[in-house]
Amino acid sequence: MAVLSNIQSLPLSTIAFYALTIYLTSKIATAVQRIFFHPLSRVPGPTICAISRLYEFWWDSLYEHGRLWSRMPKLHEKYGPIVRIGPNEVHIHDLEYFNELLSFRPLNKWAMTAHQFGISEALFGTEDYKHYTKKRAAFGNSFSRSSALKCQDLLNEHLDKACDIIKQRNVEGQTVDLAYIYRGAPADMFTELIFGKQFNFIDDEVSTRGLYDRKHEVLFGMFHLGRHIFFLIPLLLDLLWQQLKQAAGGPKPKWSMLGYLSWAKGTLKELQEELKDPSKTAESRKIKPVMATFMEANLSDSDKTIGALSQQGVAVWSGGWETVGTTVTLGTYEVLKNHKISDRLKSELKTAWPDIRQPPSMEALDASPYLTALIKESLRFTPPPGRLSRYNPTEVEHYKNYSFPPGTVISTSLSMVSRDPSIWGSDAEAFRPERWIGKENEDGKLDQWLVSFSKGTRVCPGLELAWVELRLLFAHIFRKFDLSIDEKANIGDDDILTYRDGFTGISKNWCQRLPVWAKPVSS
Ligand code: HEM
Repeated sequence: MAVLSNIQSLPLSTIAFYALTIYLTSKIATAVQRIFFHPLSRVPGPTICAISRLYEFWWDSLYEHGRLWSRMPKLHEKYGPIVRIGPNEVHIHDLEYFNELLSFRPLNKWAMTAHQFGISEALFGTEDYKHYTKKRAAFGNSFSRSSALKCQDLLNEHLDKACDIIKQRNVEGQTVDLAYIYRGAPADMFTELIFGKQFNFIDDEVSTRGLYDRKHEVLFGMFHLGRHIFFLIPLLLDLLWQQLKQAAGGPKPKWSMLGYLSWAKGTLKELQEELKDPSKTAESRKIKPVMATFMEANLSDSDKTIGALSQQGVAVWSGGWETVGTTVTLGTYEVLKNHKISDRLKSELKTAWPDIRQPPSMEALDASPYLTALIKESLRFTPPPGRLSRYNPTEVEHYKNYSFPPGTVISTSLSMVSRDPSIWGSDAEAFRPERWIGKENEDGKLDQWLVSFSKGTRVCPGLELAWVELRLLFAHIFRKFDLSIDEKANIGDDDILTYRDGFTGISKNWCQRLPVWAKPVSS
């Protein structure tokens, strides 16, 4: 009491001075502890990384958005295979250890990416290994190879509709942006697959583009800021920015991501009701909605609230089209830049799919080596660029002569493996589908390093579906049309290649664009 009354009698400026001194001293003490006495003290890296996460904040949010990933190779060049990139985080680029970290081990995920998107209830955001395994099992065999094959008809239907739009543009003497077609058709297919209803993205180009155009991030860098402060703050700033833009006369999409989220919530409520009355279920449906399978699984009530379910559904939905859209847009751009690739692909597709009035045969597409090589090379160029992070919650982890106490975050990058010259040779940066065929890939020695879907326990659950989508998207577009990039649109690498990390790759100009002239082939 006496101390308190003494403090109260001090002038405000003196109290502020003492408070600041105590604060700074504690910060300095923490910094000294982290640099000299922390279990990661011996790990090389920039000193600023040992003290704080300001380095990441600078490269991902302040200097330019989503660029830390491009610094990682430079840091490894300077410091070696292991670098301390945060007070409690190391990044390791070592192929042997890569396979050990991303194997079938009970490690937790450090789900920073999930927090930044505000989807910590979704599979993607579930940190704890046991909880994750249970949630993943709740999807049953929704994403198995046989289920993926069952989605063919659904995707062919949506792609036929997309092809009609392309034909119509040709009749009107207009170009069409394939980046939008490659998102719109899969997004429609996934809406039906996951929620059991149609949404018709493909009919509205402006609004569909709004889903993957990240230009609005320029000012507030929403996603990366969300890693450092409560994610809703950047989200709200972002909404404010969008409103201001629209008030200033910017385009007004008919719906937005938030609009879709609330639609998804409503649809899930209907689905929940429907499941209570089995006589109604799946009556008029071609395919059982994935979220119906998930709702029927044996999970805790907290995993089945409408909030948790809609995070779950929308996360899988966006995982299903955005990633694939990015990959196939990049692949198409590379094909259209190189006649040799384009001619070889088209001639192979003509053999695999002789009559375009009939749907393509997946067996024949599976057995098309050049198409497969093109997809692998496109995937190699489009892994999620940022780091994947794991931690062992209970045991010490070891790397060479380093030991990391439980809870230490250990990260690695698919993008570094995908361009490592020790695997891909001196032309690792060149887009060359031929590398996947013949001697260079003897005994699948390159296949083992196709890691765009990650590996091990948390390997992308949509891998099989992604392959079906990629084959069909390339097949429909290259078999049915003669294409050339619209020269007037000045499309370049900055519109297509991964430059920023937004979990999926984002181009330097924020939104992938690929306007083409598309002339339908007669047979
Ligand atoms: C080109 C296509 C795709 C690529 C490159 C890709 C890549 C990835 C990667 C790297 C991860 C993170 C895995 C990890 O943390 O280790 C992931 C997770 C995930 N992907 Fe995909 N993916 C693709 C397509 C799909 C599709 C079609 C679906 C739809 C079913 C999907 C659904 C998911 C889900 C739900 C997760 C979260 C799983 C988790 O956190 O463990 N992805 N994906």
